[in-house]
Amino acid sequence: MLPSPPGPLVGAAWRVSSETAPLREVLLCPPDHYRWIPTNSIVRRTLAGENQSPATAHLQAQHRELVHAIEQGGARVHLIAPEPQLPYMAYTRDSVVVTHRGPVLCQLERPQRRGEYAPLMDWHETHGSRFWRKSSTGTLEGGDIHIIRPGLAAIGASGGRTDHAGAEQLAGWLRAEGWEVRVEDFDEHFLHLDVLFCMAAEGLAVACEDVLDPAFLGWLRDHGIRWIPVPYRDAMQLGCNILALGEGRVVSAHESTGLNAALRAEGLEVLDPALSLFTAGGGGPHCLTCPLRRDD
Ligand SMILES: NC(=O)NCCC[C@H](N)C(=O)O
Repeated sequence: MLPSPPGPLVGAAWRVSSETAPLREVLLCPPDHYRWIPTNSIVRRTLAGENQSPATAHLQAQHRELVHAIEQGGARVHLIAPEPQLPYMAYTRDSVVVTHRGPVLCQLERPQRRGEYAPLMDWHETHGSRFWRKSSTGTLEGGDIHIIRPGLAAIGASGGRTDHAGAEQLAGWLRAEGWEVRVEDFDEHFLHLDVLFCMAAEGLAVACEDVLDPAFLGWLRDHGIRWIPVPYRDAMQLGCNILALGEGRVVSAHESTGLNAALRAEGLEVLDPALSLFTAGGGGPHCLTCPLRRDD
């Protein structure tokens, strides 16, 4: 079935029909109150080695590099004001995901992050955008949601962050629009599906073959998507966690040297800000960004 045509626009025209279409506007949050707290296996490993969170000035410098890379890639960056009680607000991917019909409010699982819904709702209201849907059962986090292309999506359901109830609710809303949606189980050790898989460009993904179910890889192949393999060790340093800008550009962490070389070998322009302080907390360029508007 073909996806249904776009509905009437309400408020700000935040629309994303594909993770690889040219990115025009994106929401980030400065890391002024960021610190490492033990919410996932990656940051727990970091904290086991270093018990001090990085200095705010260092975090801000890396975050500014990310903002510059995205602007250099042609997108407009909006910044939401960080709140002191929400250290992980910088990972704007997780609390809201923008679809072809507009923003969907997610339902974060970790108590330390649940409050993020409030500033995000206020921000969208201030910018005249109405939520298309609000997650209201189970849990749903944006890092598990992949709008692969118009009419095709994958939602990770590890049970740790996004659970089956939350994933199936969003899947149902998209399926009612004529979309094909795959709900993909994986182990919660890996936090979000975007730690293991991200789109780089139309028809090209990056994927941790060591971990992903062969059935998922087969499903990608059947839908005409090939991938650059990323080894387990690199994936756990957020080596798969990239942001496609469209028009042959991609943002990938400077530290992901092997992947960046492979992306360049594919003919992509790689913008590579240093992001080690954020990847040590469990999130890279994909997690630190919430695309608001991409071209159709
Ligand atoms: N989409 C993502 O993978 N987001 C990263 C979130 C990391 C954050 N430290 C968390 O545990 O929620």
